[in-house]
Amino acid sequence: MSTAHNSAEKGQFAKTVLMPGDPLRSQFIAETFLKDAVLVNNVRGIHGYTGTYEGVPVSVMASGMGTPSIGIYSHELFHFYDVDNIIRIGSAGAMSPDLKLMDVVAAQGACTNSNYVSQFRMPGTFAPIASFELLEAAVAAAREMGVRMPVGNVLSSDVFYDASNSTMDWARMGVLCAEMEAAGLYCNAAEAHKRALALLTISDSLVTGEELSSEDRQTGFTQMMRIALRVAVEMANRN
Ligand SMILES: O=P(O)(O)O[C@H]1O[C@H](CO)[C@@H](O)[C@H]1O
Ligand SMILES: O=c1cc[nH]c(=O)[nH]1
Repeated sequence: MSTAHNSAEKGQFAKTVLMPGDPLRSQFIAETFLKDAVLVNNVRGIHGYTGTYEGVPVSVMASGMGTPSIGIYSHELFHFYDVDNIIRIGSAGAMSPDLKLMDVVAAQGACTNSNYVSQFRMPGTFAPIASFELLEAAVAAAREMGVRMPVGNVLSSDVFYDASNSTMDWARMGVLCAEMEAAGLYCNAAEAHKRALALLTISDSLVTGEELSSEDRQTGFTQMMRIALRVAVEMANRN
């Protein structure tokens, strides 16, 4: 069984999939953290691997950039590959002056300017939120590791280059940072009755203009990766 976007057979993905936007971040995680990692999908160079971490099966596959892209991959993983948990491990631009480069944020909720949500035909505004189980496990893991991890609302924007220059408006409502996929992922998880969480590392600041290099974004986010891996182990141990 394969799809137009995924050449893996059913059963080749673990119950928990870590999902960075960047395929090279996916490869880095597989090579750095997973034992016996096998490439199970590389359609469009998206780099999906399954291996083990602390003896537990874990997969990692990239989402590409933006809601339409994570919408495809997460839909297929939830509906066609029996995946239960997707943990996005992404980068984000800080909108809060309290966030510094390399800080890790957990996206409890994801505001969006995307029209993706409209396909679900709710008679009002759907609030895309993280799975409480995954969020609670991530908070516990971060505490154990001594990592400060603010938890709150983020913005999933359809635009990286914002001609309306309005991204920072969301900061007035306490939105912590901007990225491009969490809301779409949370909607897909809700529709599939599965679990999702987005962990984000601050790669740049819309407040100060500072930014990390593309190399740092590929390989420098190890604290966030370790938190996500601990959540994967915790979820496997609960089953
Ligand atoms: O680093 P990733 O996971 O790709 O996440 C962020 O980086 C990309 C933009 O540079 C968007 O995908 C955004 O959400
Ligand atoms: O979507 C994103 C990702 C990183 N930094 C931003 O400013 N926006």
